[in-house]
Amino acid sequence: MPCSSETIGADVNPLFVTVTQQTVVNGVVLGLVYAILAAGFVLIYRSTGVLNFAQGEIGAFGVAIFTLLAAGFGVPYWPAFVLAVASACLVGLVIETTVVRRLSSASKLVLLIGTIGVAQLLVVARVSLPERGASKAFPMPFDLRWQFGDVQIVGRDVLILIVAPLTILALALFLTRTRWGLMVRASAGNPDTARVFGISVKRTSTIVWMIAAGFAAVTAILIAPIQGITPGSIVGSGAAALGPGLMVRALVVALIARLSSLPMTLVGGLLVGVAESIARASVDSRNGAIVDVWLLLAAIVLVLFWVRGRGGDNSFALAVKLQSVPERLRRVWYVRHANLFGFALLFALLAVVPFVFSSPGDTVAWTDVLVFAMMALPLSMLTGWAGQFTLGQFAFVGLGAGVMVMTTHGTSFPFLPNFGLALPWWQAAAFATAIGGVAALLIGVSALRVKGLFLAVITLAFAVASSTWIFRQAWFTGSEFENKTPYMEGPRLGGIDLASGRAFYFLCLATLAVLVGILIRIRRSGIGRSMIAVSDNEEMAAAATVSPTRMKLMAFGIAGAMASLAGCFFVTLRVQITPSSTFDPDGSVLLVSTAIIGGIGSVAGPIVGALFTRGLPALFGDVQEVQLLTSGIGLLVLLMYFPGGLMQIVHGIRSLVLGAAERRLDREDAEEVVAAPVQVVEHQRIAAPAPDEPWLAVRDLSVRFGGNQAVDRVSLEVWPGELVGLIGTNGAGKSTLMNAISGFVPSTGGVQVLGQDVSRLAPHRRHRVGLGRGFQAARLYPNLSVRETVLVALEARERTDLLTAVTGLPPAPGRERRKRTAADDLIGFLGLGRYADELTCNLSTGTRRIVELACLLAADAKVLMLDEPTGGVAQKETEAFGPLLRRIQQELGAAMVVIEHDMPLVMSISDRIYCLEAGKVIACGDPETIRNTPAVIASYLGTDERAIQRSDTGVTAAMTT
Ligand SMILES: Nc1ncnc2c1ncn2[C@@H]1O[C@H](COP(=O)(O)OP(=O)(O)OP(=O)(O)O)[C@@H](O)[C@H]1O
Repeated sequence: MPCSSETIGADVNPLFVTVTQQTVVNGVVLGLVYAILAAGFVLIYRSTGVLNFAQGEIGAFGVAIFTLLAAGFGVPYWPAFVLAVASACLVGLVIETTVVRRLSSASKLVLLIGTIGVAQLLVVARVSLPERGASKAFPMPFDLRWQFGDVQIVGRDVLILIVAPLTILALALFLTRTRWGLMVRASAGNPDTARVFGISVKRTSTIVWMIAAGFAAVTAILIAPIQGITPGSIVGSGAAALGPGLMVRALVVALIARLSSLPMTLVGGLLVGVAESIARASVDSRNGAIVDVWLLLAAIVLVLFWVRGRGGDNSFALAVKLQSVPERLRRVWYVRHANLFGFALLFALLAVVPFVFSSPGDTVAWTDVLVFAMMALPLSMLTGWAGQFTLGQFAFVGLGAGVMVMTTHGTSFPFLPNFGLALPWWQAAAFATAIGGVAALLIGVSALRVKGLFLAVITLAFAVASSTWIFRQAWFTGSEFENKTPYMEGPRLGGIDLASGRAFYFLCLATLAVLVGILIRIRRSGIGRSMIAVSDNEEMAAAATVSPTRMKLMAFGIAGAMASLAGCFFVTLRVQITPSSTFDPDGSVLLVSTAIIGGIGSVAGPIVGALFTRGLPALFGDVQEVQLLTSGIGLLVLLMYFPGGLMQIVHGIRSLVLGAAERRLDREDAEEVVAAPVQVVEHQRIAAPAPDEPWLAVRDLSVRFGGNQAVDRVSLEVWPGELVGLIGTNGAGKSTLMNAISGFVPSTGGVQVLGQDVSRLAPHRRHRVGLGRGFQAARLYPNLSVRETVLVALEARERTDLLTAVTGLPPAPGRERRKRTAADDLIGFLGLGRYADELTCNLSTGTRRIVELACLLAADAKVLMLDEPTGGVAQKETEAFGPLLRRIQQELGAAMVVIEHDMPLVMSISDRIYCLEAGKVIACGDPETIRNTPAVIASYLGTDERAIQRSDTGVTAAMTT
């Protein structure tokens, strides 16, 4: 815990909030500590977008140097302070130049795990420092004890009250008033633009790491006396310097500051510090850890209502960018069955393990490897596919374990009726799995608003609250007075005892195989594709009628359920556990590291990771070389060479195999041309309403961004079969209008699609009614192939459901077959055959635009909205787009709205045109009318004489063809 009850004047009062002056002063001191810690996180986050897990250890290293100098060598306080801070800055410099730079192009998640490796390296450095002055007290510059009425302030408080605000002020001044500070802010805000202006982003990153490291040392030296650290405990001791509890508090403060504002870290720190101090003084001291539960709730509330929509970059997603096996290569038998062979080999090896290593100790150790693999496995789906980063996975394991023990022993749970039933192992495991899934769903709700780092804060807060409070409750340990759970009985099947060594090993192996099978099925189905789509491009997925909410919650629920199931095996293997210490937050970090070492995002990855981190010690014993390899240092080196994890090696072999298969197929055969189908939209998903009403009707739609009225009371109509152009100068509000119609930005006014009012519907629901949407950047889903991208759009026609996708029961196989045929038809229709198995991130903009059109056809919408469909396309190709758009409109029998800057194109294809200026419609009519409207000429065409001429020639050309 960050503070002892002694720090806070604990007037115990279980019923009322206790606010004494001493409580407030203690809260302020505590709050300042949180604020400076949070400022360190904010600084690194702003410059590198990563949560620096090494922050605490850098600080601890600084404290160790400080105590060595001040207590060991008798250096006076302030010179020792300066030298310690300088040595921490040096550490920051080394970390930045050796680790951060090297991993800068890798995912932020890899960098985050890299900082964990650095932290462990620093522990080694710290414990190897000489133990001089170990028996002395922690050095202080002055020793005082002031009494103001009831309030007592001691030296360490005064030090914090003075130094902490000064440090934050100095940092704020540095960032706002100095040239270096400006450069740091510029490169943090937009590295590419900063580079254009000649700012060296690398150098500024080095400066930030050095400052943050110095900051960590200042913080740690200030808070060390509060934490009760002595020279003897910091040097030569490997104990964690910045516990997860303190980290969560600093992160909640960082949330209040929205991870950007330094003055707000000060305000946030004081808020959290004083609130915690008052809360602790007001509850029974034995129940003080409930503050961690309140922190979790505070973090959830902050994320839902304060930082919502921010931190939305997807840099924490870590899907393996692996090209899918080309469909035609599947004709080669060894390509078709490559995955099966791989897993068969892996499980065959695991099956012989208990016969090769047959001692009871070995069997337990290898069973542990399997259980560990089960725990890490779902992270490939949750983080790798769905892009949801979690630091709370181990808490769900703990939850499953606890529920398992309690249900097998018949203990009652809060809020549930007590049937006094002691369930058999199997039923209890099913119950625990369900509870884990439900709890994960609840935590996952906060994932609906945020991604990346903010989500990490919530899940870490959950992990801390679980280990400090939830796992200590009587309904978890069996009794108010016990920390340990009662003995756990193993499972029996029929008359067979499965609890014994080898039988239990095989039970775990079979369960792991089932979980692997489930994940493979999910990945190959519309569910897995949709998860990746939502993670890659949430708006486009919603436009493809996929519900981002459903996908995220599903990923959380499945991962939580699997973790809890693994918890049942964990506790059965251990027989008895102390949940609060066993399921600590560090375990979750270890699970993420394990999945990353193996290769997060591939199903086999976490198993390979578990074999590395747990299997190597089981194989070679806990010898020093293995310890080094599986520690943070080994992890760091491994990540530097294989940022995609150990599976990168397997993927390399896979490429060789695919290459061999490619050569084997005869060339003629390979370039076989598939005849394009005449019609690709066979059935009409949406029944068209009467032709005498507009299919899209927008009434008085307005969108405001702060003080900017981007769209101002716009009304427009699009009739059946009509193609309407939307033009206007840059920033006129065209894309915002389209986004408001799609439901991606909040707006006022009404939107009707096919006669139905959709103004209050979520984006994916609007698109289900019959809207289709193309986007300006045509980014698509970088981690999906062209075929998979079209398959996601085909979800609009037939939605995949989880149960049949996982079990493979009808109608799933037929549905998947139909979709694959439809996808192939669409790909052939648009001439995309060559790219079908290519990842969309490898395609040219023009080809991506065609893929987008394929998706529109797949979604089978009735009202199509395209935002600059020719943007980024070469002029020569642009000319082909007009007829193509018309063809697609006819194919779908749709109404169409097209934003276009290419005047000849828009004039030639549009039946009517709306012209926007400053968010308002300034003209509406057929192309001829628009071309002759003075307001349009002044606003748009009038800006460039050549544009007018091109527009004329374009229209003339269009009319003559
Ligand atoms: N998310 C946002 N937050 C704040 N302001 C925004 C946002 N999106 C757009 N704007 C502002 O709204 C106005 C309209 O922008 P919009 O992108 O809709 O114009 P546009 O007509 O599509 O321009 P372009 O042709 O360049 O794409 C601009 O002033 C823009 O800066």
